[in-house]
Amino acid sequence: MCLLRHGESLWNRENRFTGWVDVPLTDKGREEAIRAGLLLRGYRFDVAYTSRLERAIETLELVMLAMGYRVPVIKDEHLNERHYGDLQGLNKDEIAKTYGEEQVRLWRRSFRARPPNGESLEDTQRRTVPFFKNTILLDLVNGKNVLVVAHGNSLRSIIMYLEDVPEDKVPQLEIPTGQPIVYDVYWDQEAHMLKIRSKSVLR
Ligand SMILES: O=C(O)[C@H](O)COP(=O)(O)O
Repeated sequence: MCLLRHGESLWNRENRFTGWVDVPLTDKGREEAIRAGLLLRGYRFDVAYTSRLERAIETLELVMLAMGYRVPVIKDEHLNERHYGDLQGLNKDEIAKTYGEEQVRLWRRSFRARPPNGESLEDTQRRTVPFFKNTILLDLVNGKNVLVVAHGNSLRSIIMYLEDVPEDKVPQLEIPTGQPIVYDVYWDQEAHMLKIRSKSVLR
């Protein structure tokens, strides 16, 4: 299984909160996506999941182009980025000047802080993990190799579940754009859970 955050988007470059706003990739983001696909050439995927947002969908398209083959694609809004509510569109440094660095850090990196009218990471996880369990996990259990292209916070919430990351360690969990995170996983019949044999970040 591979988890991949989309390439740089326009608002990543402009340092603006993005969330559910559907902004495109930059040229650098497209290059990152192609590079990720080239790094993944030695793997064979059976199915790919992505969000309903253009930056993830385009990243996946470029990855498949660079890998040299297509797989069936499932797009689902459960994998969308965390909804950043009233912060969406605003510059992250400007917001820090208004609300203070600490408040912005909590909104961005804590598990429970909820940006005004938006989702906390916990809220995001309440939609991503059940989706993961109902779809992706079933594919994995059935022996399929799965590629998931999504977003910084939707992937953080899934990785937290997968790797059993405790709440106080979540702020340190950073997911860079365009770097495939490859897991060798297996289903532990006795423990009735997905286990990780190895993890590597392709750069
Ligand atoms: O929605 C966003 O702004 C980005 O995808 C992630 O932002 P963050 O690093 O501020 O959580």
